[in-house]
Formats: sequence, C-alpha cells, structure tokens
Amino acid sequence: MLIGRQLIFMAISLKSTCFLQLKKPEAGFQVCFFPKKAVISVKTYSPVAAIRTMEAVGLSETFTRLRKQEKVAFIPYITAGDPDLSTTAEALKVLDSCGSDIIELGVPYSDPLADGPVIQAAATRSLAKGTNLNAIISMLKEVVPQLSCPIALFTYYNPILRRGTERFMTTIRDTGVHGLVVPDVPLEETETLRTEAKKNGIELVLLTTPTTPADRMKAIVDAAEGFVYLVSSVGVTGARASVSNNVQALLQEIKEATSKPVAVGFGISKPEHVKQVAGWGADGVIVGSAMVKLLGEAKSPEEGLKELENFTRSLKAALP
Ligand SMILES: O=P(O)(O)OC[C@@H](O)[C@@H](O)c1c[nH]c2ccccc12
Repeated sequence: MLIGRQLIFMAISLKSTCFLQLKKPEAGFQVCFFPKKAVISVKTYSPVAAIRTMEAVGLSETFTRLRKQEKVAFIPYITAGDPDLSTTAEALKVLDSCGSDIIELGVPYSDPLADGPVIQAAATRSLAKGTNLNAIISMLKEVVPQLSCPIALFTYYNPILRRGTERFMTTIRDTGVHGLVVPDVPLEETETLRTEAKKNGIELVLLTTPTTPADRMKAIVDAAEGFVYLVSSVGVTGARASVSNNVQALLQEIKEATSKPVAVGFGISKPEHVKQVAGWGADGVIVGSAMVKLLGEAKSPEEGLKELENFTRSLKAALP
C-alpha cells in the first residue's frame, strides 16, 4: 500500500496485537500503535512538520476537528515573560490542560499600538525583566513538545524585520509554533510574510475589523490562513462590559464570504460574553486582557496560575 511519499507498510494483525513494518520510517512518518485495539493509525508528515516532536495539529486542522464535534475553539492570549518566562511556561501548560484549543502567545513590544493599558503594562513589565525573542524561543523549544494544542505566536512586525522574515519563520517553525498573528502589517504588505510562512508550514492569521470595507474584508479572508480574526470593536485591546451586537452581523457577512473559521477577539472577558459570541456563530473566541491581568496582577506567580486555571475553566464551561 502506498501512502504519501515512500511509505510502504505491512501490517500483520496477530489476534489483538498489531505490528507495523516501516520500510522508510525516517522519511517523515509517524506510526501510532495501539496494541489492544487492532487499530493502525498512520500520520503523514511533510518534511517540515517532521522536525516537530509534539502531538498538536495546526490551526485549520484544529478547527476542522472542532467543527465535526460542533464545538467552538477557546483561544486564550497571554504575553510572554509576564511576570517571567518560567511562569509563562507554566501558564502555557495550565491553559493547555484546561482545554484551550489554540494559545495565542504575545511577544512583548515597546510600542504596542493596538494594545490597551493591560497588555501594554504586561509588555512593559516583561521587557523590563529582559524578555527577548531568543529567550521566548528557548522557552518554547522546551514547552511546545509538552502541549497538545497549537501555539499561534503574536508579534508586531518589528521583531520579524530585525531578524529577517526568512530566519524568523525558520526559527519559529523549529520551536513547533503553528500560527502567526502580526497586527501591524496591512494586507498589501503581507506577501513576503505569507510566502515565508507557507514555506515553513506556519499559518498566517489575518484580521478584519468593524470598519473594514466589504471588498477589503473579502480579500483578507481569501488570504487568511488558520482562521480569520474578527476584531469585535474599534479601538485597542482590553476587557469591555459587553460585546457589541454588531458582531453578529459582521460574523454573518464574513461567513457569506468564506468557509474559513472565524474567531472573535477584543473585549471578551466573561463567561457570558463567550457564550454570546459562540451563539452568534463564531468558530472561536479569543480572550486576552482578562487573562493577562490575572497573571500580571497576582500576588505571586503561583497565585496567578491558580487564578488563570479557575478563570479558564469558567470560560470553557460557557462554551458548547
Ligand atoms: O485583550 P482582549 O481585548 O481580550 O483582545 C484579544 C487580544 O488580547 C489578543 O488577540 C491581542 C493582543 N494584542 C493584540 C493586538 C491586536 C490584535 C489582537 C491582539
């Protein structure tokens, strides 16, 4: 039997035990082996993905799986290095184990023009601690293999520019990152980013806002990978008392233009918000500032992690 590239396998089922013989196991295939169930699962890898060691699948595939189960993705955002990188590592594990479907991890930046006071303050604290991209990368190399959900790295363009797009993409690919969100690059300027991201198996998420004109929104959703990020309201990030009713109509408009998954972010901070947005037909909900605040303002990292866990569980419980 021929699957993908050169894999030829022979399965011999002996009562309840399966044996697989791989002619070319080094060619980038993973074989899952279930001794008691006589089930053979063969996961094909592209050569790029073969570098990865963790189990998580990419962003689009995560949404495909969730859609089949009629579930809505829960996507928390935290800023790397606040209060410190070892707490971020623990926070990623906590968020993963509480059922997050994708985690958006922010690279702190000195001029975060789309961020409100909470994430700005988190970035400032993180930078003051000396957090930089190299340190984030080393942390991710250790932690990503322990996570079952994919990571979408969030960064303003400057750190990419400094490193060079090509090198940036190969570096994040090697850590096992699956997606990328860059809020300050307009669609017209994303070509190089998209090409390099694609080469490295990274899905580049694009954002649309309530003030994006219809034909521009269409161009954005056509080019978006992983998912479309619907910014719920104009302005900057930060918890709000309610989610704008306008989001329902915006979701409908986007869904008429694309079958790609759409996740809503900005201002979502309570279980009621999460429930409401899911009820309006979103494929995912993104919660940032409310998470960042818990971690950044806790009396100790341990307390912050505990609060993060409780909060994540309460938001998850509000989703179908
Ligand atoms: O913080 P909020 O309002 O919950 O929004 C999500 C958000 O934090 C995250 O996706 C994000 C953080 N910084 C951003 C800048 C632009 C767009 C999105 C973001």
